[in-house]
Amino acid sequence: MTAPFGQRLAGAVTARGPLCVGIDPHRELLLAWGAGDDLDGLRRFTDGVVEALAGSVSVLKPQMAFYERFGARGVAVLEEAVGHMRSAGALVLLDAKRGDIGSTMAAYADYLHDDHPMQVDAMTVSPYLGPDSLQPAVDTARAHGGGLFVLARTSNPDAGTLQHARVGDRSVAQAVVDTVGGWNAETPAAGSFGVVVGATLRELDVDLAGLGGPVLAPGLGVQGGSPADLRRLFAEGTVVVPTVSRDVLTAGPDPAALRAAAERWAGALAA
Ligand SMILES: O=c1ccn([C@@H]2O[C@H](COP(=O)(O)O)[C@@H](O)[C@H]2O)c(=O)[nH]1
Repeated sequence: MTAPFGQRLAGAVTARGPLCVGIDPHRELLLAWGAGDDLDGLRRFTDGVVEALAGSVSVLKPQMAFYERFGARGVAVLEEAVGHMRSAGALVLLDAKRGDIGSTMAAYADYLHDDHPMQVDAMTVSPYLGPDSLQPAVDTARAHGGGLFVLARTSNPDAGTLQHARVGDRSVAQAVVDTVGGWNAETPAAGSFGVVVGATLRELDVDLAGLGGPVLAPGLGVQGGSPADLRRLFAEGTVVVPTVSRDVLTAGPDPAALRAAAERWAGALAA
């Protein structure tokens, strides 16, 4: 039986540090790597990142959109790479931001199932259809030791347009955080259910005290967020998983340069 994601994440962070590196094969990056904006380039890029980083960072976060660009064969490239990431000891967080009515959500959540050909450790999900719509994913995560990161306060500049809207006496974002906190109620020390909160926020406008799970913090580097922003935004004791994609990936394709870029971020985050 696989240990719950929250425990596995805590172990990985202790052993390897909190940094998550995103695998985002943007067209521009494929070309900059001399890899070509095609299936072969996608494979070379992905394998290059995995070879350089899967043995040292705690979490790798492939961005599904860049694989789906190439159709089923692009997804097959990712499927093969996910196996390599996991056997090298990295946790895999699939960034696909899925969300649908519960019966369909159950099928998306199969990414966390032991029998899935591309089983991952955790995935990002969208709460826009309401908390009940995500319940099947919570159930699958619990049954298979998986984790979920729910979009709460995203890093894009206009995110507040919807996330600041009021539902009763709370913002939508706070309602999301509170819902996720409820899922962690039985395992508050290392919950398997987290939220996404951008490192780009001017101020932390959600209360994370009752979350009991990890915070995935994108928006570092190219989007403007910095390690200092993380320290400013998140109280001591919050389990923050900072994630960086382009700012590390531009260092490739040289594996040593990729590792050095990840180590620079890890060092800056630890400072
Ligand atoms: O609020 C969010 C949620 C997800 N993302 C994703 O993270 C990476 C960020 O890439 P960078 O190159 O480090 O900017 C990307 O895959 C986004 O889709 C986010 O940025 N903000």
